[in-house]
Amino acid sequence: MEDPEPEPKLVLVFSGKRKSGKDYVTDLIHSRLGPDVCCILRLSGPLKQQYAQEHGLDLDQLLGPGLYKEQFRADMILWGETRRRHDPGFFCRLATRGARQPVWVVSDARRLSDLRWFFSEFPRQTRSVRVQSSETTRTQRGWSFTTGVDDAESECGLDSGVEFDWIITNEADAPSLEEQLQPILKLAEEAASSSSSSSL
Ligand SMILES: Nc1ncnc2c1ncn2[C@@H]1O[C@H](COP(=O)(O)OP(=O)(O)OP(=O)(O)O)[C@@H](O)[C@H]1O
Ligand SMILES: C[C@@](O)(CCOP(=O)(O)O)CC(=O)O
Repeated sequence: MEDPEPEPKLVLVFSGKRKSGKDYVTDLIHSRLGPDVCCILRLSGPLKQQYAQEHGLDLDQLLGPGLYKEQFRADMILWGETRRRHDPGFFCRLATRGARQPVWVVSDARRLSDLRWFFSEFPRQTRSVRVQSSETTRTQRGWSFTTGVDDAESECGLDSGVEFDWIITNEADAPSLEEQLQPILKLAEEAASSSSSSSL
């Protein structure tokens, strides 16, 4: 029989609006902690994989930061919501399958059901982090308001009702990301080096 999968010691669940810099910030954490300690899990990963396959699309471009994915975003949201309606944890389970590092960084929570799934599966280990940027900065990074996307649950589902453990302001005139991420990196290093998986 296969060994049961080890539980993570820390699960950092990130959310933020389009072009707030979720990938940028989580990539920075990953590069600081290294691939043995930390993995990045994208809830949109299995969604995009399946969607690309069914629609004959370029998965690498769907996963990247460019404009390509934006032409499919509204339809991908609806497509994913059909699956979530039957099983809200569907993409969370797929995205976490096989993850073995002690620190999991989930880069793209969007809905209360995503957060609830992690808090219910890993109540002691889960922490929530919001990445925020002004609309001006997001626009400079390529964002423009799209009806049906920016006013829908995918973008607004965590606007209220959550007390985030940390809020990271990803702006040129904010304290550096290095500085803002210090407490998170410290907790991650402690969690990774602790011998017990049962407490942080
Ligand atoms: N602090 C930063 N310094 C320089 N470039 C940044 C910074 N934050 C984000 N960017 C750039 O802005 C763009 C959007 O960032 P990113 O892809 O991380 O956002 P996101 O929140 O993951 O967006 P989306 O959900 O729309 O894909 C990327 O090209 C990224 O490299
Ligand atoms: C379809 C969707 O997963 C796209 C996410 O794309 P991205 O994380 O912004 O690259 C958004 C959603 O699930 O609501």
